[in-house]
Amino acid sequence: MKSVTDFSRYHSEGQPISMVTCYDAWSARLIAETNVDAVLVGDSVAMVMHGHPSTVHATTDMMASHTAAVRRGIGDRFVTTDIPFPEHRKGLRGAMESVDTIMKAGANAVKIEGAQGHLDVIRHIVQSGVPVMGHLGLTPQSVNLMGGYRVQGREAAAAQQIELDALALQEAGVYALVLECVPAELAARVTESLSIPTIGIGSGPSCSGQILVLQDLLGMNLGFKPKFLRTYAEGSQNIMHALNSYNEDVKAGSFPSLEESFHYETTRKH
Ligand SMILES: Nc1nc(=O)c2c([nH]1)NC[C@@H]1CN(c3ccc(C(=O)N[C@@H](CCC(=O)O)C(=O)O)cc3)CN21
Ligand SMILES: CC(C)C(=O)C(=O)O
Ligand SMILES: [Mg+2]
Repeated sequence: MKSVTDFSRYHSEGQPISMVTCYDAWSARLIAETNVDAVLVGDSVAMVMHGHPSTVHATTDMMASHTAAVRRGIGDRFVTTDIPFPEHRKGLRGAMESVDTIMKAGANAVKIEGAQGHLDVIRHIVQSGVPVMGHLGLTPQSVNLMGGYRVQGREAAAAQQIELDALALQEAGVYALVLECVPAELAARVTESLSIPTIGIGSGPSCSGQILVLQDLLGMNLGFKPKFLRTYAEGSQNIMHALNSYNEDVKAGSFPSLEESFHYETTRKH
């Protein structure tokens, strides 16, 4: 995908949308060679790449730095970047400063968690010419309020609030909506009720698209295996095996070989 209009086009054509997170130029170059539709510079970067205990530790400068790196590697593919906690709760001016920094770093759009209390901010950002993606259900920036990473919307009242928030976000102008860790039946109902596409993570097969954290799907995130995750590679095992092989070769003196060394021009012929 190259533009925000591709989201509505895929959706109207009934074509599922595949997204992954991307934090750096190296993985961006790899993703750009694949058929994955679009990337998210997620604030999960604070946990996955910086080792913080939650996404609350992401900052606008952190998101901008990773967005710029992704842009250098991803070509013209569509990039959405998370607005980090609590920029969208600082009023229009505070929110716009974060949006400004992130868009100038190279994003095509921003994603904002939640709806209640900042629908006006989301509407203002869209009216400013910046596509906004919504995010409901498990909103990790609220981990301290939720008391952990739990499925959201299991009770009738919570499910109804998510359905109402989804409609309010669509009304505010979001181009797509992430549904994170809600029951599959609720995700299906929300998807059915909207004209914009839903992008699911841990929310079942009825969403209009799916997103996973790149390191999770590559099996590179040691010990992280929630129910919703399917791993498509043995990333950690492969990497650790390669590193141990390298270590062995160095200790055995078998790396580097003479062929992997530079020589005087005269000796190269012999
Ligand atoms: N690397 C990474 N991947 C993610 O998907 C991710 C992050 N980090 N950080 C922010 C949030 C946290 N996420 C999580 C973390 C744990 C569960 C989890 O353990 N879920 C339980 C279900 C618990 C319940 O039943 O309520 C599971 O078994 O899947 C879910 C989402 C998703 N997000
Ligand atoms: C998992 C996606 C939806 C996200 O918000 C992130 O990676 O930060
Ligand atoms: Mg996020």
